[in-house]
Amino acid sequence: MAAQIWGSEKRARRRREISAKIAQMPELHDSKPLPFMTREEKIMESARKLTILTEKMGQIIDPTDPAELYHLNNEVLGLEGNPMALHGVMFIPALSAQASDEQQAKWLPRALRREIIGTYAQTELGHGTNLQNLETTATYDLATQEFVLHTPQITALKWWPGNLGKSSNYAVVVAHMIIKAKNYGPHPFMVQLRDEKTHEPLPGITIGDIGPKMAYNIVDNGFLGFNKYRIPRTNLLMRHTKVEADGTYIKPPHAKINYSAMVHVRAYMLTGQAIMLASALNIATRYSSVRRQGQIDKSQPEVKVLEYQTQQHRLFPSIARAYAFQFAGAETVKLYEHVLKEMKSGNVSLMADLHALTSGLKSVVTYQTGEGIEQARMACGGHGYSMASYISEIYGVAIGGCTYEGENMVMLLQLARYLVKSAALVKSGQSSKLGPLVAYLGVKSEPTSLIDRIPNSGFTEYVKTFQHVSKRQTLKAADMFFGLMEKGEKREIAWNKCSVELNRASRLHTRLFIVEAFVRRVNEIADIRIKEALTDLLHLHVNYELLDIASYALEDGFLSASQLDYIRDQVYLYLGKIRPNAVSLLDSWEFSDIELRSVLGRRDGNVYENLFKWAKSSPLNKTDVLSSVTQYLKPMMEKARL
Ligand SMILES: CCCCCCCC/C=C\CCCCCCCCC/C=C/C(=O)SCCNC(=O)CCNC(=O)[C@H](O)C(C)(C)COP(=O)(O)OP(=O)(O)OC[C@H]1O[C@@H](n2cnc3c(N)ncnc32)[C@H](O)[C@@H]1OP(=O)(O)O
Ligand SMILES: Cc1cc2nc3c(=O)[nH]c(=O)nc-3n(C[C@H](O)[C@H](O)[C@H](O)COP(=O)(O)OP(=O)(O)OC[C@H]3O[C@@H](n4cnc5c(N)ncnc54)[C@H](O)[C@@H]3O)c2cc1C
Repeated sequence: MAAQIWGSEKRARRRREISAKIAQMPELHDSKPLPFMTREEKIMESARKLTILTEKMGQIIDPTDPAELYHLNNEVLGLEGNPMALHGVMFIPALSAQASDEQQAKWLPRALRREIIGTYAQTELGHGTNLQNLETTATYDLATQEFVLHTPQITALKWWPGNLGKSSNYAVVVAHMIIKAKNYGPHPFMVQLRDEKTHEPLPGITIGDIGPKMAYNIVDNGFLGFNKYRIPRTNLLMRHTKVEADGTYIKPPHAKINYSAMVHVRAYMLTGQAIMLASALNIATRYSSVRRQGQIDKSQPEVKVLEYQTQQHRLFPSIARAYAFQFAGAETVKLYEHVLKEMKSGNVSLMADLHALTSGLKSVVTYQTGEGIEQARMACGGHGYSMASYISEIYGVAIGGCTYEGENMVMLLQLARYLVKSAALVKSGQSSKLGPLVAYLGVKSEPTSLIDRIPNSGFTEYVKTFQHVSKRQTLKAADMFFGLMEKGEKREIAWNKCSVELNRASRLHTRLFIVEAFVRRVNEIADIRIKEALTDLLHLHVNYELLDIASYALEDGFLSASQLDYIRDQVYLYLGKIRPNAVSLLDSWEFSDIELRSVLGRRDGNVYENLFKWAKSSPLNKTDVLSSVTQYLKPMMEKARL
C-alpha cells in the first residue's frame, strides 16, 4: 500500500531508509516539543537543523529528487515551516521557469548551493488577489539602463511573502513594469534585499516580519518597501519577456506565463494537503482504536471509540479523500511537469487547461482537507484540543492553503471561466472542440441514473452520475450568465450575479476529476489484496461524495429517493467493511513518530503514559508555585481573606 501511496516500491523503500537514517541522527531531532517553544526558539531550532541538513543532506537523500527533499523536510523541519521554505517552493521554481539561460547560470547555482536565500514577493498590503492593481512599480530609466523599484504608498508594501521578513537576502519581486510612461503590467524581477556579508537591509529597502499568525509561525512572512531602489535592466526575468537596452518591450508567448510559480505551488500543494490530512487522521484513528468510552452492548466491556458508527462516519470518508487527493495530486504534478517542459520550448497551448484544473483542485482539496482535519481533532475529544495531539497545528498550516496561492473563491471563479467557455462550445454545437477534461460536457446523458440497477458495473454508473450533475450545473450556471447578458446586463455584473452558481459548477467539476483519478488508479492496481482494500475505500468515496451533492441529482430526477436510500446504505456497508483496515490504511502512509510530532498518535499506542510524561515536561511544571501566583494571585487571595 505504501508503494501505491508514494508512487512506487522504490519511493516507499527510500522513505523508510530516510526515516531510519534520521532516527539515528539526534542532532536532527526537535530538542524539545515544538508546542513548548516560543516563536523565537522555534525559528532558532529550525535554523539549527537546517544548517546541519545543508551539511549532511547528501548522506541522507538524493538532493536532486524533490520527493526525497520534501520527505526530509517533513521529518526534520516539520510543517510549521523553516527559514528557507519559500526558497525551495517558489524562489527556485520561479527562477527555473522565468529566468533566461544566462540569468539561470548566474543565479541558480548560487541558490542551489544556498549561498543566497530567496523568496517570492508578490502580494501587497492592499492587494493579493487582483494582480492588475498591485502598486509597486519598476520604472525603466533609459539613461542608466536600470529599473527603479518604488513603493508609492503604504498599501503598496509587499506583505505576506514567506521568509521575506528576516531570512531572505534576495527575492523575485513582482512589480508593474513602466517603460516610457507605458504600464506593461506585473512582471518578475530578481532583487537583492540585504547585504550578502552583514545581512543588513540595503539602502532604499524597508523590511521586517509581519508578526505571529494562526500557524506556520517558523516562517517569517514579511513586509518590504522600496524607496526608488535601483536594479540593473538585466534583473527582469527574461526567459519569456524581454526589455532591450533602448526600452523596446518584447512580449511573452502567453499573457500569463509569468504566473508559473503560482501554478507550480498549486500543483504541488495537493499531495502536501493529502499528507496533512492523512497525518491528522492517522493520529485520530490510532487514538480511536485505543480510547475506550461507553458500551454498545451494555453486557459487554467499554468499546474502542472507533467501533461507533458516528466515529467511523467522521473519519473514514476523509481517509478515502486523503487517498483520492494523493492520487489526483500525483496526476496533476505529472501534467504540470509536462506543461512546464512544453512551455520552456515555447508551446503554451496547455497552460489554460492546467490553470483551470489546478485552480479547482487547490480550492476543493484545501477546503475538504481543512474539514477532515478539524473532524479528526474533534474525534479525539478533549485530548484533540491539546497541543499534545498536534492536530490543531496541522489544521492551522493546512487551512492556510485555502488562502495562499489564490483565495479559494477566486480560484474557483477562474475554473468557472473555463467551464463557461466550454459550455458555449456545447451550446454552439462545437463539442468536438472540447478539451479532454471537459469532453463529458458534450456527451448526452441518460435520463436517470442506473446506479442501483447494474450490479458489477464497476464505478461507471457513479462516474456518469457525477458527470451528469457537473454538466447540468455548468450548463445551468452558464445559461444564467448568458441570459443576464442577453437582457442587457454588463458582462462583469452578470458574472458577479451568477458567481455562487458558477462556483458550484467548479466544485462539482473538480469533485468529478478527483473521483475519476481515484477510479483510474484503482483500475491500474495489479496486487489483488491492495486492489480489494482500495476498492472498498473507493466505494465509500463515491457513495459518500454522491450523498453530499445529492440535491443536484434529485433536482431533475436523475436520482430517485430510493436510489438515495441505496447510496446511504452503501455508505454504512462500507464503513463497516473498512473498520478492520482503518488503522492500517493510515499506517501505510508510514509517517514516523518524529514526523507526526504527536504525543496522542504515536505508533506505540501508549497514549496515557505518553500524555502524562508530556504534561509533566511542560515548562509550567518546572516549579510548583509560579511567579504569577506569588506576585498577583497569592496577594489577591490574602487580601480577600483579611
Ligand atoms: C525543502 C524544499 C522542498 C521542495 C520540494 C518541493 C515539493 C513541494 C511540495 C509541496 C508544497 C507544499 C506547499 C506549502 C508551501 C506553502 C508556501 C505558501 C506560499 C504562498 C505563496 C503565495 O501565496 S504567492 C502569491 C499567490 N497569489 C495569487 O495566487 C494571486 C491570485 N490571483 C491570480 O492568480 C490572478 O490575479 C487571477 C488569476 C485571479 C487574475 O489574474 P489577472 O491577470 O487579473 O487576469 P485577467 O486579466 O482577469 O485574465 C484572466 C485570464 O487569464 C487566465 N489566467 C490567469 N492565470 C493564468 C495562469 N496561471 N495560466 C494560464 N492562464 C491564466 C485566465 O484563465 C483568464 O483567461 P480567459 O478566461 O480570459 O481566457
Ligand atoms: C500562509 C500564507 C503564506 C503566504 N505566502 C505568500 C508568499 O510567499 N508570497 C506572496 O506574494 N504572497 C503570499 N501570501 C499571500 C496570499 O497569496 C494572498 O493572501 C492570497 O492570494 C489572497 O489574497 P488577499 O489576501 O488579497 O485576499 P483578498 O483578495 O482581499 O480576499 C478577501 C475576500 O475577498 C474575496 N474576493 C477577492 N477578490 C474577489 C473576486 N474577484 N471575486 C470574488 N471574491 C473576491 C475573496 O474570496 C475573500 O473572501 C501568503 C498568504 C498566507 C496566508
